[in-house]
Amino acid sequence: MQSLTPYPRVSLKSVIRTNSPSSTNRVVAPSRRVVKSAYRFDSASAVANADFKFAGDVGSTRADWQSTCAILAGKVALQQKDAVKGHKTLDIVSKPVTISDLLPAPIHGSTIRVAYQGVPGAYSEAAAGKAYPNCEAIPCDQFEVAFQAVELWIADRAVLPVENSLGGSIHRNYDLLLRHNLHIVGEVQLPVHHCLLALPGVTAEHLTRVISHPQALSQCEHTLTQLGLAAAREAVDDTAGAAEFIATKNLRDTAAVASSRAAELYGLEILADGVQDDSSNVTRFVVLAREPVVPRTDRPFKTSVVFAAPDGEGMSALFKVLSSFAFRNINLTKIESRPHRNQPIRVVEDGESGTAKHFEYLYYVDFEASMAEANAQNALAEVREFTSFLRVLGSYPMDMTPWCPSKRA
Ligand SMILES: O=C(O)C(=O)Cc1ccccc1
Repeated sequence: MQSLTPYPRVSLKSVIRTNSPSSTNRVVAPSRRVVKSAYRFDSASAVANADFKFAGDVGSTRADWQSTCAILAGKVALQQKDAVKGHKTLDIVSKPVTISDLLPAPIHGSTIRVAYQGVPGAYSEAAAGKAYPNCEAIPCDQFEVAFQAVELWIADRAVLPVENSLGGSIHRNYDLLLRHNLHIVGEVQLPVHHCLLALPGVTAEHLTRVISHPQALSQCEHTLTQLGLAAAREAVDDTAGAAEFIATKNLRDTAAVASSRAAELYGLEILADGVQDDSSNVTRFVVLAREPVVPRTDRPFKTSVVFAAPDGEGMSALFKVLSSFAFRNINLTKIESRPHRNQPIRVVEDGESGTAKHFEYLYYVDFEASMAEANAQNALAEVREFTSFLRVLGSYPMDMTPWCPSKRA
C-alpha cells in the first residue's frame, strides 16, 4: 500500500519513543497551546473549509494546522537532541499531571484531542467528531502513530476503524490493540457513504486508476465495475489522502473513493455519489484511552477480550470459551482469529505419517455485557481456566444511535 499524502500529519518520525507514563520518566500532560491550532472538527471549520481549493489560497485553518505541525516537529527535534544527551524528560510539556488529566472525560470547558489515521475528510475524522462533537481531531499518518499519540499525551483519545459491514475486519488494528496497552473506552458506528471524486472537468472515460483505502475499494468494487470503470484499483493509506493526492498532483487520469467532505476540502468534483455496494454500509470504530472507563450496568455495555488456547487445544478451548458465554445467555457480537505472532506454528511429529504444521491463533471476542455484571465476571473467570492467555481490552458503552443508513459523511 502506498502512502501518498503530503498533508502535515503526526508521523512516526515526529513521535518520540519513550517509556510509558508509569515508568520513571517525568511525563506530564502537554500544554493545550502546543496543539491548539490542530484541525478542529466542528461545523464552523467544515463550512470554512468548504471554500478551500487546493490550487488556490491556503485557508487559515490549514495554515494554522501546518504551523502546529511545525511546532510539534520542533518540539520533537528538541526531544531527540535531549534523548541523545541522555535526558529522559519528555519536553513537549509545560505542566505536571493533575487529577483532571487522569479523568476518563475532559473537564468541563476543555477540548478533547482525538488522534485518527488519515487527513481531514477521512471517515475516521468523522468518527472522532461523532464520539466527541467539539474535539480537536489530530491527523496521524499511520494507525501506530495514533496509538503513540495517546501514549505520549499528544492526544487524549484515538479513534480507529476495526471492522466494516461489507469489507470485514481491519486486521492491522486488532494486532495493534494487543501490542499497545491502551483501553477501549467506547465505540462508534458510522454509516459510510462513498463518492467517486475527480478533478473538475474529468469524466469517467479519462480514468485509468481509482485510488483509495483498501476497505473503501472493496466496499465499492461491484458498483465501480457496474459503472464501467475498468480502471486499475490502487490502495493508499486513507480515503481523503487519496483525494488530496489527486488535487496536489493535478492527476486527470485518477479518481478517488472518498467522502463528499473530502471533495469539498480538496476541490474535487463528485463523479458518482453513493458508490458503496450496499446502502447499509457501516464501519465500526473503537475509541482508545490511557485509562479504562469504570464499567456500569445502567446502560448497554460491550466488553472486548483477546485470548489464546493452551498448546494443542485450539478448537476444544474455543468451544469451551464459547459455551461459557452461551450458558449464561451472553450474546457475542464479534469473533475474530489472528495468527499468534509469538507462536505462529505448532509442529506435530508423527513417526509414520510425517510432520504436521498447525497454525496457532489469538481470538478476539466482543460480547454484550458490562464487566460490572456478575454474569460477565463469572464467564471470564471460567474462560481464564480454558485459556493460556486472556486480556480484557475494554468494557465500554455500546453505540446505540438510531439506525440511519448511508448518510453523507
Ligand atoms: O480512509 C479513511 O477515510 C478511514 O477513516 C478508514 C476507512 C476507510 C473506509 C471506510 C471506513 C474507514
